[in-house]
Amino acid sequence: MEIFKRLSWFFKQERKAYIFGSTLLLLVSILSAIVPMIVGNIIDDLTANTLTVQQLLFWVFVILAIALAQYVMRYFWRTAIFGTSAKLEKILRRRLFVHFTKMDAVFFQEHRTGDLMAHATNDLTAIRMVAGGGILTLVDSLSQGIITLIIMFVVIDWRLSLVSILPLPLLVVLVRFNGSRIHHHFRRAQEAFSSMNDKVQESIGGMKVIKTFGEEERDIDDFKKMTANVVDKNQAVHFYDAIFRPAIQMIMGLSTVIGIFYGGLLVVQGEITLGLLIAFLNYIGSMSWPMVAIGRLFNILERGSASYNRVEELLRYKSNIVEDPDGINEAIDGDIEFNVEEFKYPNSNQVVLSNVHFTIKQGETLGIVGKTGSGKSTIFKLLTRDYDWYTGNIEFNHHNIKDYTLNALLTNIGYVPQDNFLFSTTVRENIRFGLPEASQEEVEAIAKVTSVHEDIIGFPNGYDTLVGERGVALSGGQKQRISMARAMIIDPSLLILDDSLSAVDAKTEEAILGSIKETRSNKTTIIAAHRISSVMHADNIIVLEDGKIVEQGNHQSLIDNDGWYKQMYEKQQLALEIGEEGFEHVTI
Ligand SMILES: Nc1ncnc2c1ncn2[C@@H]1O[C@H](COP(=O)(O)OP(=O)(O)OP(=O)(O)O)[C@@H](O)[C@H]1O
Repeated sequence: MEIFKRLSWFFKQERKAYIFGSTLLLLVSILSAIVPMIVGNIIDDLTANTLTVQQLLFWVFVILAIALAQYVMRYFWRTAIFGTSAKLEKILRRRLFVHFTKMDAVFFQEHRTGDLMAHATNDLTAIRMVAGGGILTLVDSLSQGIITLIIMFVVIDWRLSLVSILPLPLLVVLVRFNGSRIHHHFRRAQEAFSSMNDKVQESIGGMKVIKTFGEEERDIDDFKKMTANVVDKNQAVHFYDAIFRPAIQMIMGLSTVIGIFYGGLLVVQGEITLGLLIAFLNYIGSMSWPMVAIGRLFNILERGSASYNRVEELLRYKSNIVEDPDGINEAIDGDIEFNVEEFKYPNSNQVVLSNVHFTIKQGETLGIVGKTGSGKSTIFKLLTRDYDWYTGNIEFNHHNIKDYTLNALLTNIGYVPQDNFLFSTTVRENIRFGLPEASQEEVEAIAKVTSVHEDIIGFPNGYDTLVGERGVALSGGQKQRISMARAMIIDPSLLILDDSLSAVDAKTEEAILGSIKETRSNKTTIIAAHRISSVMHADNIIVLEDGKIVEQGNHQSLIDNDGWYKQMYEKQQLALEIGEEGFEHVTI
């Protein structure tokens, strides 16, 4: 019942619909209680031989009218109660989604996608059931139960009623015994379902790898085990459900037997009429719904409450990235001062960046090279405030980046991530994602800058071609160039290319870098790459090794330095002369 209290904010907000629906439910219960009395009356009149055809027709008409009225009322209470409960699901789903969009990298690292999907589907459905089926069973079982008991005790015979309902408290014991078990197993079933969701997602995402390694059989086996686990866990829920429901029928049967025996004696002794006994047996029968409803209500509330706990727990999660609500909220242009003494990822002891200091004057280009895992992407994660807890200080236009609102900071940064995520929509919408009002001309102009326009017009539907999961398959290089166009269309003050040219050939790379230089005069660019040719024209280049800057300077000074940079440059030049294939083997 406590879940009703926790959802009271919603019931208050929607009280009109709930009052309307509950009133109709009450009226339906009253009408239902009238029918057995009518049947009892007809039987008494029949046994007394006093029933005329006219009277019979009248009663038949009354019963039909009751059925019709119930039909109409049932229609309205359903739309009032179930329709309103769907609103609760909508509100919570929106809250959850907005919350997800505000979460930091740690949140998504700690919560598996499958879990989050299960919360956004199963859990919200279970909560909606409280506001729909839960309210229905509560109001209906109470109104029908109380009305029926009143008629049985007051109108028919209190002694008969008291004896007949003696087995009913057993139901309460049964409900208490079963409830916690169902709750426990439901939780486990939910967890198993989440894991299975994760598995499906991972397998589909990694299908290519699975096939390349010929591991389909093992993957199918793993999946079979997980589905078997889901079935097992759900069977436990159904097992306790299955104990519960037939037990209700048995207890109700016991009440009916007592009613027939004791009621039969009372009829023989002339204490009640046969019609009243038949009406009474009808009422005992109609007590079964309130009892079943109690069991169902209990389950609905248990499940809803567990789900609400999980959803609230998610909603309580506070992003570690704290935004200053009064932060600077304006376009940012200016120098970048990056001074990080030390940074470790959460839950890790490895120092990933150590004494990384560099300055980028507005309009300059910084190149970052270094072996894989040397910390290049981490620098970008700090610049875009994925992580805040480092010792040191990062400034953009002479203000700490934490002094800006997240929106101001991020809308001034065009970031092309390493994994080139594209949305399942058209090429055009992907490119103008950050500037939805951009015209076709603007979209084409930026696609030309990133040398992808020619590719796009060669697609079956040009800029209207669908990409992503349901669209055409793009090459890695095409994805990279579309992602670059998406980042550049907003003309950001700072453009970050995180290994964004790795899948394009040397000639295209040169063309793209040339166009970027041309179109981005007075704007800052950072390019992280494995290929020296991607960064060699930068104003300043840093070489990272294990999170430390080991060399720094422009191309010529780094060549003069005769260190790792020069070695890599020469190796890559040599490979270029041999041909592109040889090149692959000497990228960093
Ligand atoms: N979320 C994370 N949690 C813990 N450690 C991480 C996380 N992300 C990266 N690391 C570690 O931080 C180090 C630097 O990683 P980073 O991605 O910055 O390297 P990189 O130079 O960009 O590599 P690459 O060239 O392969 O992209 C690596 O040792 C990596 O294992």
